[in-house]
Amino acid sequence: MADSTPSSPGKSLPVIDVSALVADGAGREPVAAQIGAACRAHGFFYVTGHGVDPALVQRLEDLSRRFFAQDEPTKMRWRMALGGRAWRGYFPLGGELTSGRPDWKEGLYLGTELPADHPLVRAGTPVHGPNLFPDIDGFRATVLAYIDAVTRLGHRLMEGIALSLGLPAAYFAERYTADPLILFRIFNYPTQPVPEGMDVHWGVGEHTDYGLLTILRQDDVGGLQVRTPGGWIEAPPVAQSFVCNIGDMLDRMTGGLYKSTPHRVTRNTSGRDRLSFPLFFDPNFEARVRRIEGLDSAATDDSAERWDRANVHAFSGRYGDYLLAKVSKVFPQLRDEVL
Ligand SMILES: O=C(O)CCC(=O)C(=O)O
Ligand SMILES: [Fe+2]
Repeated sequence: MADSTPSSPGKSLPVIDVSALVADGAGREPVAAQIGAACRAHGFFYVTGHGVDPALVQRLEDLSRRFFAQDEPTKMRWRMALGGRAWRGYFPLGGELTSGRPDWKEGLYLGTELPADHPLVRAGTPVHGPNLFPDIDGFRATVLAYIDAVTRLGHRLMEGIALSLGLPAAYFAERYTADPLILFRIFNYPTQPVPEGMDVHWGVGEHTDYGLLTILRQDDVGGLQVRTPGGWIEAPPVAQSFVCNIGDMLDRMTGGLYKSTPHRVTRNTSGRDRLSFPLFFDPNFEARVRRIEGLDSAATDDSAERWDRANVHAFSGRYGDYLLAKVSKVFPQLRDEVL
């Protein structure tokens, strides 16, 4: 297949030092300009100088390795079926589909921790609720501290994105993300081979993300690839960084000026398991997503080129409805139980 080999070894994604943006003072504009250029060119960029404590990230990685090292019956004690509408818990290898095919990964679905008596949870709002934390010492506190730290970074990055579009820094916070929907996943891409006869091609098949901004930590194994107009390129590990990419809602809001760029993860044959930690910084579940006025963009229907053949510009409604329509394709068995 012509498109399955990453080309253009000389091409790489930009690495942006966002410390001035995180400090929230002078010097934000040049950082915002770099983010804007990256969003227009690739929809993907790395951030350094992000202020997230490296010791926290290391702790999360160590605890995650301990979780996945357990046998499957043990991990299934936290299976997603037990998370109900909150959509939380463990899914085993091959348990998640992209474009109808199983991905070669296992993972833990997490998100903002809401108690069972929170009004949104009592009202049965999907993807809101308590997490299913494995009973490993420190796991819960570490995950919650990590979600908190990376969510704070998400707010700063969205301010940078707003400035890069010529909007007030608080544009997104005022309309969509004062109370963002935060979903967080921990994935393990095992190095073990796929059994004979299974229809598995990728760690994660080609897709775009659904919301505003994905902030991803990956370990040092590699395998993430990004589709550019010139072909697929690698997004290799960069020490102490996060990989950021734009989701469908920012594509929708900007009329395609900032594209939600397709990406995928190759099957892991490195000899070591690969861990990745995507945090999805998304509009509030109830937010109605609208086009930003005054941008120089055409909102062209690009559904023919998209992995899901969908026209994001035709979407109108609550972000939650967009998300649920997507998620139910990824976990068909849960859709039947939960929705
Ligand atoms: O594991 C990765 O590097 C990417 C995961 C991803 O694309 C996703 O969860 O949306
Ligand atoms: Fe993704």
